[in-house]
Amino acid sequence: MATIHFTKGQGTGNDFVLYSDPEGRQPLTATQIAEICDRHFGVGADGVIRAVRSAHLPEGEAALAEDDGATWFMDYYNADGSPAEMCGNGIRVYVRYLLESGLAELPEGGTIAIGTRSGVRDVQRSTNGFQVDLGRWRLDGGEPLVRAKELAVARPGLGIDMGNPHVVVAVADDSELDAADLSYIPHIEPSPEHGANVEFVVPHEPLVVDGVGRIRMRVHERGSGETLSCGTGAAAAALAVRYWAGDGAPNQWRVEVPGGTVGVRMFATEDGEHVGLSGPAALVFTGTLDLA
Ligand SMILES: N[C@@H](CCC[C@H](N)C(=O)O)C(=O)O
Repeated sequence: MATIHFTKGQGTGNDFVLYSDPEGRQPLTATQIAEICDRHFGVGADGVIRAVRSAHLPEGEAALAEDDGATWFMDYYNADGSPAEMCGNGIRVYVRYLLESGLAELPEGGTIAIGTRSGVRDVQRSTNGFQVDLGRWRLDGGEPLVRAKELAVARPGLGIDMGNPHVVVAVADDSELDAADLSYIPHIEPSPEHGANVEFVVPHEPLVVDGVGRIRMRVHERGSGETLSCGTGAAAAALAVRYWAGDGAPNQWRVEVPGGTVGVRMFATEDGEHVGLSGPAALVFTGTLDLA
């Protein structure tokens, strides 16, 4: 029977099972991933991250070819076993895992490039843990109508591509946000071809303090259900609220999620505007799994 040695990690309560498979010899099936992520019969997690060298994964070829060549690839899967392009909380936890396992080094002030299905992402240390350049973003998918159970009416969302798909929906106030039942997949009309992560947001009152925008968010993640946090979702939510707020809205945001707080920053680069995400990343425990 094959075994894997795993580490459980979390970033603002978005939790992952990580394991190391440098040569790409121990991929898991979707069924195995779903069993591991099951909170009653398995370890319990929002997703599984396999640490594999880019050289040993077909998707890794592009990651190695980019300028800053990413040695390590974040092979990310949702709790239902489906692969995802990117995970903003997961990549911070992944870097913590690489460093603490001795698989990679990150000198103070340095940057580590990580391959993902949405391209190479650069990660640095930050005062609150790690910060990642999530790259370019774009409006995508228009303004579909979204309805979560318990929300009185369907509301217009805003489709945002962060490398993975998001639809952001503004709700009226904190009580409406608290009442939304996100144990059901929110209904989106028209339905996005590849599904979407759906973020429900409420702006704080006042929205901006000391130049920093502040919002509260809950999320239903594609392939994982409601989670305590979603990093790419927090970035999409901040981008949507800035878009709705119009001229003069800040480029720096503090996003409160059920599992804590993350920072989002929009900044100009030679190839267009990028979004940065910062937040904590912790390793919680290790264990061994016997795979049937
Ligand atoms: N929790 C992640 C996003 C994980 C992938 C997502 N569920 C998808 O299918 O796109 C984050 O922190 O960004």
